[in-house]
Amino acid sequence: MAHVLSLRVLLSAETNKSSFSSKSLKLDKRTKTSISAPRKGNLNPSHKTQKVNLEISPHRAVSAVRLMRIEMGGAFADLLNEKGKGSGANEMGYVGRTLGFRTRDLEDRDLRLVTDIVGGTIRWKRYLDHLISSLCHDANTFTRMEPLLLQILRIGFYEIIKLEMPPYAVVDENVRLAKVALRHGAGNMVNAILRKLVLHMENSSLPLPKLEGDDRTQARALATLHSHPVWMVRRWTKHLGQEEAIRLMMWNNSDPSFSLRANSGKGVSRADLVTKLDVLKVPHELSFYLNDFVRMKTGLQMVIQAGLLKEGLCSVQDESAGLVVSVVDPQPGESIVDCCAAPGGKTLYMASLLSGQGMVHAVDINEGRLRILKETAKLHQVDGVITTIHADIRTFSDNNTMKCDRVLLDAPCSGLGVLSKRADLRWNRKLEDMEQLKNLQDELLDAASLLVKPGGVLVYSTCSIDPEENEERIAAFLLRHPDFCIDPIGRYVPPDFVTEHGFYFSNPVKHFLDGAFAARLSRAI
Ligand SMILES: C[S@@+](CC[C@H](N)C(=O)[O-])C[C@H]1O[C@@H](n2cnc3c(N)ncnc32)[C@H](O)[C@@H]1O
Repeated sequence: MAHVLSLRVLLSAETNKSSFSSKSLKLDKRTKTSISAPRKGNLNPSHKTQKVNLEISPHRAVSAVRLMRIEMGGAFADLLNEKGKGSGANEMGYVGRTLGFRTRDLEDRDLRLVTDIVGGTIRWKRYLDHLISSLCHDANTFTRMEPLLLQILRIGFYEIIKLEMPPYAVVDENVRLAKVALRHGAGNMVNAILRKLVLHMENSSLPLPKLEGDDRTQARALATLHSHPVWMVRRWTKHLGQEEAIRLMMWNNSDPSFSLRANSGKGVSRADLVTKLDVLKVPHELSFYLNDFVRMKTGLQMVIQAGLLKEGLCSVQDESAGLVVSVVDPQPGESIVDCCAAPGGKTLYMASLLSGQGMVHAVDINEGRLRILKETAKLHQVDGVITTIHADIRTFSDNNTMKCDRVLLDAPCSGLGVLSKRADLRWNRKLEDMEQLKNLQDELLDAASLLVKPGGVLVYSTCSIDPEENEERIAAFLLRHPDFCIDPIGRYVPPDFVTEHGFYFSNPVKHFLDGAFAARLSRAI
């Protein structure tokens, strides 16, 4: 189970630096329904028998229930599935409990569709809801729509507009799902609204906002057209300009690609990994930037099912995160503190570069995630050079005289650089979070700096593209700590990633990687 967990957390945490707060999925009124105990009156009583309904397409039933779970319960918007626990097989149980019937089991193709539909429907939620509400009979119909009905409509709209599935088949299938899972009238409503959509599609007359008017109006239009929160659009338009902001949103809405890191700590070379991928017929290409990394657009399910992660042969790690480790540049024999280490993506990579000599002290406030790090370190055979410390780095550094060669602070952040992988993050993140995060980042930087020995190096990194969490934090830190100065990172990463101030920045739009930032600071001797 450890590998499943670690994989989930690796993806979500490596990509989601949101762990500064508990998952605060704010529910609107429409979502306050239990999904495991469906409401009486909502469902046809005959469904309580949990029969297998062969007429309902499994991927739609599972997608609808998974979307309900994510929106109501804050479940992960998993980009991955694995057969077994927490996966498709298990999800049929949720379908049974929520809808009152099961469908036939999911095949691999269904599972891929579920991943696609769930991820896409979440990403495109604002856009889809705009269209659904525009095509409803009146405004109240949309605002009062029951949660499951709304999910079924979102799925239908997504399938027709974005997946370009044959429209009338989509209408029929979703109508059937609404009738069986809810009631006859719900099916009629799905039928009417989806048919209106098909007509608009045929006449190229989708009721979408035009990009015109003042800045605010344009931001709202862009937010709908590219399905992002308005505050993000306004922020990016201000920082990047409208054209670049649009490109960024298009990237966030595209299918994410993944990278694998061959686990050299266990003696697995990239060539070994490539051989395995060739056998599995998983299309891949070598990373341009990192020797141990391989990039892939599809086929992650096959890698998982073949057990490559479970056996510790490789890890899922974005190259943008790998390049942060290049900025740290760990050398055999050194002592390193990883201040916010769990679930361990960077710790494990740094440990694998120590060739068995030196130590990475992995500190994290979250005990569960730290446990995952420890288990993965064993699996990857780098546990000999990792010690885990369960602590708040702020109290740890206050009460400890430890001084190390290198200190990495991979800070909790907004995760605005990884929205392509974390489909739901854009809807969970609020503008107010930014202020809170900046204060936390300043405190953590102050704490981390206490652990750097004279002449040592402090690396601050985030998976955010927001200057307030990146350059501005460093500028403020340097004012508070004149004994530190910027060590330009040109020697450690390809020139393309070096900013004018000597920082590392991976720009999704330019590099086709997750967004990430790192500053390397040296402490005076
Ligand atoms: C961005 S994630 C780290 C990802 C990790 N570096 C990796 O590469 O897998 C941020 C981590 O900071 C931890 N964290 C947040 N506040 C902390 C604190 N005050 N002290 C130590 N760890 C903290 C969270 O528990 C979370 O695991």
